[in-house]
Amino acid sequence: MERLRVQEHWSDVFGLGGRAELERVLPSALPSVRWFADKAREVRSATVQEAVPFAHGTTLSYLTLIEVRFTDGDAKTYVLPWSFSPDRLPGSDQGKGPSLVVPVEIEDGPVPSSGFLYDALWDEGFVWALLDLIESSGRIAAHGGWIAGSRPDRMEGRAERGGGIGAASSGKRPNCSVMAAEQSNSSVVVGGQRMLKLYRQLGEGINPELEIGRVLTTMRFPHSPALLGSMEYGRPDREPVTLAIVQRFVRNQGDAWRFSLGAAQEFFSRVAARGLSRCPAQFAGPSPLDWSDEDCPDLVRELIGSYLGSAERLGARTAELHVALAQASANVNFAPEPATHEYWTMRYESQARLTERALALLRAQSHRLPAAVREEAACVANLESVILAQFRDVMERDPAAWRIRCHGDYHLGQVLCSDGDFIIIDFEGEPARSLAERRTKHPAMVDVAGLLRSLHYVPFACLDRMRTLPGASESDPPEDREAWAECWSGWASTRFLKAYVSGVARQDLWPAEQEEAKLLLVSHLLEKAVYELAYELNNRPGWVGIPLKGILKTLELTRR
Ligand SMILES: Nc1ncnc2c1ncn2[C@@H]1O[C@H](COP(=O)(O)OP(=O)(O)O)[C@@H](O)[C@H]1O
Ligand SMILES: O=P(O)(O)O[C@H]1O[C@H](CO)[C@@H](O[C@H]2O[C@H](CO)[C@@H](O)[C@H](O)[C@H]2O)[C@H](O)[C@H]1O
Repeated sequence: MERLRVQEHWSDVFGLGGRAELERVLPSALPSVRWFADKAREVRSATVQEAVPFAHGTTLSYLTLIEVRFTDGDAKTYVLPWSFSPDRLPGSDQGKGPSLVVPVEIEDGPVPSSGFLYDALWDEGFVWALLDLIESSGRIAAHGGWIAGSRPDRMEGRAERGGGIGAASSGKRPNCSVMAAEQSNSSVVVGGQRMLKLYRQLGEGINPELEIGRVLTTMRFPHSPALLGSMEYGRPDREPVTLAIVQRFVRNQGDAWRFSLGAAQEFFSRVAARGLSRCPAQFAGPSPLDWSDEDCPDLVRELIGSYLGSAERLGARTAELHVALAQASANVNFAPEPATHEYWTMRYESQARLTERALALLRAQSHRLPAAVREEAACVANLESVILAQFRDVMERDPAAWRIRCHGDYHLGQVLCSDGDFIIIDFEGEPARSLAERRTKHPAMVDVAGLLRSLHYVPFACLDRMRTLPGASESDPPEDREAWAECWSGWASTRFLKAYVSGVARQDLWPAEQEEAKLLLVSHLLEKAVYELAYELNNRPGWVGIPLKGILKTLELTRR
């Protein structure tokens, strides 16, 4: 890691005269951190747009907004908070610690010395400074605007139990711990009660997670974490930009993705323990549109076990979420709107762009794919016109549907298992899309398709894990494993969908006509699977087979 050289004091790099030094080292430092979402692009420059001091104790931290430019495409703004330590980094004694650390050499200070600038989320003093700003609805002046905290629960919604966000008045402050599972953003758990989430990439305007969190908290929706506060960057005559939120920490036993993988593994173990190798045709999962599970063979019920009930509960919770979002109709950004021909045309254009990009990527990478998926890859690569025809069909038929605010990035990893129930988190939408796109209203089927695709991923990801786990012999997957995988996912999907459709029945969120439901579901499932194809090609080529199968299986539904 390159060293920063400063003349007198480490904070010189945040002054207008000293920023060039920080801007020099950032292009090589950024690609190594988890939340930096542009690792595949070449960074041309990183410019400090804002460096806002946060005083705490006898020291300062700085919240910087960095505009990153690339050799191609649009620039992005990232959020980087900094603290300084002359010696030890927080967390280093437990083998943890900040992933962004820049060594600093202080050349002409009273005594030449050195130290480190590091990600200030690891500095409890800084975290409390943020929480105090939010708690007090305070404001700090910045170069081009201001940073302001606010607490929605003061104005509306549920009153908080057990003190404020920062509990500043109570004297003793609980511990802060940075979440190990850093993803697109970074979160700190405060005293096991609250969670501060700092967004790493800034867009123009409010983050949907804050917008949806406010609405669900006001209506006391019980299956998502309560929003406790937020911090925004304001500029004259511009929409405030969300920097961070505070939400209630949900005590949980892991996410529904892990839980479902465990259930699928048990299913495969039961199949193996009974010596079942071939999966009889009548065990194959039904079409996701035949949501009567009366035909589910008893043996399949036994093999899948209690997960069928879990899928049903998840369907019911998803329906409750959509009903709540549709009911927030007094808010113009949430009021349901009918899908017009213009809407379907806009959707088609976006689906066509997505498909062209994903299939071009597939063709370009086909020689590098695992041998086992090459045949399916070649088949899908030739299906562009068939896929586009499916999307075009929806545009031309112009089906009636209500558009509402949705989760937008709904999959099993966005659901926490909490004491036998499910809590839905991360309402940010797909991070790769613009904030305006993520705030667009869609038919609720967008989220349903996301979850159904996730239920299809589970048994295949499980098989992949069982193949690669050391000592896998005990739970060796059965011969006919792909058919068993489809059996698990088909019946779990049926249970999920049945509960979902009955949960939204009175809200008009699901098409009454079976043919229309089928047309829309196929198109939504297909779009999600095409998105996943591009995602896997870019991130996990070993899993490309799962969305490839998803695309082929979905197209097959159109022939039934
Ligand atoms: N309110 C919460 N309570 C408990 N854990 C949470 C909460 N929100 C998120 N998490 C945990 O943090 C992880 C990352 O959160 P998420 O909101 O998905 O972040 P990102 O936007 O970075 O993807 C989740 O997978 C979950 O384990
Ligand atoms: O990081 P995000 O939660 O925003 O979502 C991205 O990564 C997900 C993987 O972590 C990816 O989801 C895909 O894989 C999941 C299993 O790992 C599976 O449950 C989902 O159904 C599947 O889409 C998601 O697509 C991507 O946007």
